[in-house]
Amino acid sequence: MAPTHLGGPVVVIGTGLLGTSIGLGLEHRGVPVFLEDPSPTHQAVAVDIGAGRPVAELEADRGVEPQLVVVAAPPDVTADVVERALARWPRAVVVDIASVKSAILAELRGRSVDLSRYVGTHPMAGREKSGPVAARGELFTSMPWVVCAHREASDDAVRLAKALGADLGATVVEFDADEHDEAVALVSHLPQVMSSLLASRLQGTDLRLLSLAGNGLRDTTRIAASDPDLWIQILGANADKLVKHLYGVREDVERLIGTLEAPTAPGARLDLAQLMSEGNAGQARIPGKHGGPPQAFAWLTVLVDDRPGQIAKLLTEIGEIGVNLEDLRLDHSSGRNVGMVEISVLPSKHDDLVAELEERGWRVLQ
Ligand SMILES: NC(=O)C1=CN([C@@H]2O[C@H](COP(=O)(O)OP(=O)(O)OC[C@H]3O[C@@H](n4cnc5c(N)ncnc54)[C@H](O)[C@@H]3O)[C@@H](O)[C@H]2O)C=CC1
Ligand SMILES: O=C(O)C(=O)Cc1ccc(O)cc1
Repeated sequence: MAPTHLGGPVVVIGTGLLGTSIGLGLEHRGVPVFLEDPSPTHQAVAVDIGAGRPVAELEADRGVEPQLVVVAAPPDVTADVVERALARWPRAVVVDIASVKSAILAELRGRSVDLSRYVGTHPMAGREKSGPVAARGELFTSMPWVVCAHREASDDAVRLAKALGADLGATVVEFDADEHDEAVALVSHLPQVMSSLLASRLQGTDLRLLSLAGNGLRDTTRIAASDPDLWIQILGANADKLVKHLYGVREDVERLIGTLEAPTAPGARLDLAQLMSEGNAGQARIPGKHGGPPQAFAWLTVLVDDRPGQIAKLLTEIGEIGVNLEDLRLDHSSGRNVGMVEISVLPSKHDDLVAELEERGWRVLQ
């Protein structure tokens, strides 16, 4: 079947981080977007940064219905907002993007709504920030976008739901709602609670101890900065699936405590080696950035003078060299006026990039 592209108009209800990012991405592709949010400030900011026009402008055009309505509201109110959108635009397809899927589908099944025009979806991309100011039109590029086709959904509705993800540059994957919730309990909700539990240990600690923090702590606690209002809704709606993983974590933590309470006992070192190698084995199973097989990227570090424009210059030159960046981290060497830009690239590009950068006068550490 030929891929569908959206022609619009598309209405986005909820102009926070995700809704505004969707609006920006679609407008960038030339799809007309109309926005609505109960917060006049969020709506105005989304309009101001170019994510679309107020929905009142669409409604002023009598008889014009959106092709697609995207509900990007918090999970708790998503079913209500979907129900209202289906009634308000009786020919439009309505999708939501909430992080949990079974509870919302079950809520909608309990109401008399036209489920043939509804499809649940979930972009597996976001940030630890919320609100329209944090929005990015390219947020979804190459990230998975789950489409949960259910038995009542029409082919047309499923086609438009997939077109939304594809038009935003995401990789569309199909899961049923229950399978989706099973998956996100492991790959999204467990990481969130582990990160929050870890970061909560840092409260009230001596700042002198924290001054030694390196990337290990930053990597493992980044998402602990996520919005509590959103996450209490997500965790509450998928509690039964998440708690099964936490039983496993509890068992492993109890085992580890037992080992560390007697670290010289026979077998203790073997237990620790096993813990580490089990972690290595799990980590190696995480797919590459584009959903492909696990891929080890090669890292290099470039030292840049702490002056405005240096990082932009470096990135421009890497673009000129023709190497695609897979990941980028910035760090400062404390006490010295030097920044460290850590770059990951495909291993096959590493040596050439190092040579080219050195030739252009950059100081590269490998
Ligand atoms: N934050 C993330 O990284 C991701 C979030 N999601 C899902 O996207 C949805 C939106 O999340 P964010 O954009 O992060 O949150 P956000 O807090 O940035 O934005 C939510 C927006 O919904 C509005 N809103 C509140 N009540 C509403 C209602 N009754 N009707 C319409 N709009 C309402 C708020 O005013 C706000 O502008 C959630 O369902 C979340 O589960 C999905 C993938 C990633
Ligand atoms: O910031 C990150 O790395 C995330 O993974 C964000 C995120 C948050 C909630 C979702 O439902 C999906 C993705």
